[in-house]
Amino acid sequence: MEDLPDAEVPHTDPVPPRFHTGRLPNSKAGDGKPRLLLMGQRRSGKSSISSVVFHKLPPSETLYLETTTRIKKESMHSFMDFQVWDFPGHLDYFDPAFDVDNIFEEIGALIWVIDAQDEYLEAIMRLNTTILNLQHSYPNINVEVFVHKVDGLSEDYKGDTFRDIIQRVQDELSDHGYENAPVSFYQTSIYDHSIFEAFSKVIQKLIPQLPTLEALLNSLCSTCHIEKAYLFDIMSKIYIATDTSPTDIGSYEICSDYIDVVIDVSEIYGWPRGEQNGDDESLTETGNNDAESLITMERKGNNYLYLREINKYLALICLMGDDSPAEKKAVIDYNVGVFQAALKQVFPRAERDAVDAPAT
Ligand SMILES: Nc1nc2c(ncn2[C@@H]2O[C@H](COP(=O)(O)OP(=O)(O)OP(=O)(O)O)[C@@H](O)[C@H]2O)c(=O)[nH]1
Repeated sequence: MEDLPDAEVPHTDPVPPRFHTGRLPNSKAGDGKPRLLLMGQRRSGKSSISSVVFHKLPPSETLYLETTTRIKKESMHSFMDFQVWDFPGHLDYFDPAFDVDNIFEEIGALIWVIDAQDEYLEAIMRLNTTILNLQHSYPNINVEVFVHKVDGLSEDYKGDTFRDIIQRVQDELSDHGYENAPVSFYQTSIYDHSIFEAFSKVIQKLIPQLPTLEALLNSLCSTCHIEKAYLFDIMSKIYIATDTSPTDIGSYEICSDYIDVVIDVSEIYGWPRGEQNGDDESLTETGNNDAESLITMERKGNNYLYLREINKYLALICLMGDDSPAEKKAVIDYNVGVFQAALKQVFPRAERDAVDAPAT
């Protein structure tokens, strides 16, 4: 992970004409990295979200985060490179002083954070204005609305607030004839797994290979009688794909907790990995050599878990149900090996990086 220079704002150049670039979110034009823009009112929780998900900051320490005064840009290096831009809450991005194209051109998703514990009408008004402005110039941008800080709300109030926010946004959009605008809503909190789940869904929309990944995971699950399989980005604990059987937050939580344990232990006793140790040659081995991959099996409650590192960015975690995977280990290992080889073709970059370039 690397800090990019903060933007000097506002920009005073004349505003160039606005148009949709027609590029895929992760197109290689410009700097080539899809952007996730974090926007919303002051104190809604934008910097906290970015710090907890991408920097492993303990949620309670977000209490001490200072208010963001400039656009904070960070570059994330993982199975795919992307940027996260954290915007100060008070800015009006459509003010002619801003270079709107520079902000929205390479965007993968706009994440709009609404503090559900606070008065949210103004936040919705700004969100609606933003969506309507975007619909003119960039109609394909995914707008992801995080109804955030829901941890402090009762179940009933949480549901009512969520529905109310969706209704208000949808009413405004249909009044302007944009019923089908790509806007999605999530209930999130940094104090549980919901923020990682929401981010997983946001990131998955930016992966053109997602249908292929799902098909590969489906096939792995049916061949090895796996209940549920997740492909995790190890460092952020975002899952980039899962098989198409129904997903419940419980199974995601088990897998995510398990990743934490395994990663903590392997960081103490295992090989160097990831961003902190990007130029270590042994990463090549880890990425390509089955014998060096980490494989664990564990019984958690009624479930056996199977974890295997796929490359330096990704780990496969499978919920095996109450059938011990030890009995079918050979079949699972073989099929996961096939899956790993297929993944190399889907994400050649992850493998190439492990060989060619140090992560920065
Ligand atoms: N209860 C609760 N508090 C949260 C959550 N996320 C963030 N907070 C708190 O909200 C406060 C504001 O968080 P920030 O991340 O600084 O908000 P911001 O949107 O970046 O604020 P600006 O930089 O001023 O735009 C902090 O005290 C966080 O601890 C959450 O999920 N639940």
